[in-house]
Amino acid sequence: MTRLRIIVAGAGGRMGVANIAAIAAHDGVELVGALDRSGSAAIGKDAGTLAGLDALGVPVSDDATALLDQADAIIDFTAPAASVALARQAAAKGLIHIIGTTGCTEDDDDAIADAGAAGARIVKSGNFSPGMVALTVLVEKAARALADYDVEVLEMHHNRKVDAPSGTALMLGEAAARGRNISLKDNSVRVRDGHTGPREAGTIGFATLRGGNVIGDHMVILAGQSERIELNHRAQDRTIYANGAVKAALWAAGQQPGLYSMADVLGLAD
Ligand SMILES: NC(=O)C1=CN([C@@H]2O[C@H](COP(=O)(O)OP(=O)(O)OC[C@H]3O[C@@H](n4cnc5c(N)ncnc54)[C@H](OP(=O)(O)O)[C@@H]3O)[C@@H](O)[C@H]2O)C=CC1
Ligand SMILES: O=C(O)C1=N[C@H](C(=O)O)C[C@H](O)C1
Repeated sequence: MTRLRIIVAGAGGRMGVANIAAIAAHDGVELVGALDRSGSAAIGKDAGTLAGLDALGVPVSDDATALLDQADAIIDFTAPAASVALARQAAAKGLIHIIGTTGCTEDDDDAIADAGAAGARIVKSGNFSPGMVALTVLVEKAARALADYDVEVLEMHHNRKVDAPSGTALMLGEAAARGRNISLKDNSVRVRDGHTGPREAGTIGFATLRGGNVIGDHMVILAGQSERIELNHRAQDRTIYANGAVKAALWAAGQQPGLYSMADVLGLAD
């Protein structure tokens, strides 16, 4: 059977090494290239060694154009500008592009959708853990059933994380907003400080904590009169995201060009 040829972008990063290890551990896929930013300390190192495995004979490079010609798919957990640039290259070459990068602006997301329309098969998700995607389904249902409860989304991550709220917190907020038939953009409260006045009914609040090496904790609270429901997810290992990304790449191989979510991959989309 032909194996899906995958390039890992951001190979020297926390998720990069997890993605390299997940590809090495899966049947049906092979690592054919590893990319990182020009000037990164990872350039020239063997991808397997970086991931704590035996050497794979795949040196980390900063030359995306040369590597993409030998690949079917890119697994990309990097930074918004890098993901937009790679999406455009994936569209030009008809590649699968799995995007885990968070912190994208609306313009970034529009550019990524355009790349899907122009020939890339993109799966983008703020969280590739199947457990988290299942949680978004529960949050949507709970927000619909408890229509007058206050919804708050709380997240905690390690002290190296650069974007807030997390991509996952925003996914959970979107799920609650879908349950209420409202737009998250028009109803979210991302920051509270000073004399805020009472909580405005119907809004979806966010709280962000950062510290230590926390991989990713998320809680959605639905607070009513005399009771509070707390829906929790705690990531214990980045393998959950990396395995999800490999699963998404294999799934995308059977799809038409376009922009898909992890809910599509798992058959949980509406
Ligand atoms: N969707 C999901 O399931 C998950 C998403 N994430 C997201 O993935 C992203 C990466 O997270 P994490 O691995 O912790 O971060 P890291 O900072 O550890 O890794 C990011 C990597 O991308 C590299 N990079 C930056 N710019 C470029 C570029 N232009 N071209 C190629 N590589 C580049 C960085 O290089 P350098 O260090 O040299 O700058 C680094 O190696 C974040 O947006 C995070 O929120 C994380 C976990 C799960
Ligand atoms: O940066 C991280 O680490 C993570 N980022 C994603 C996010 O922003 O939600 C996913 C996960 O929570 C870890």
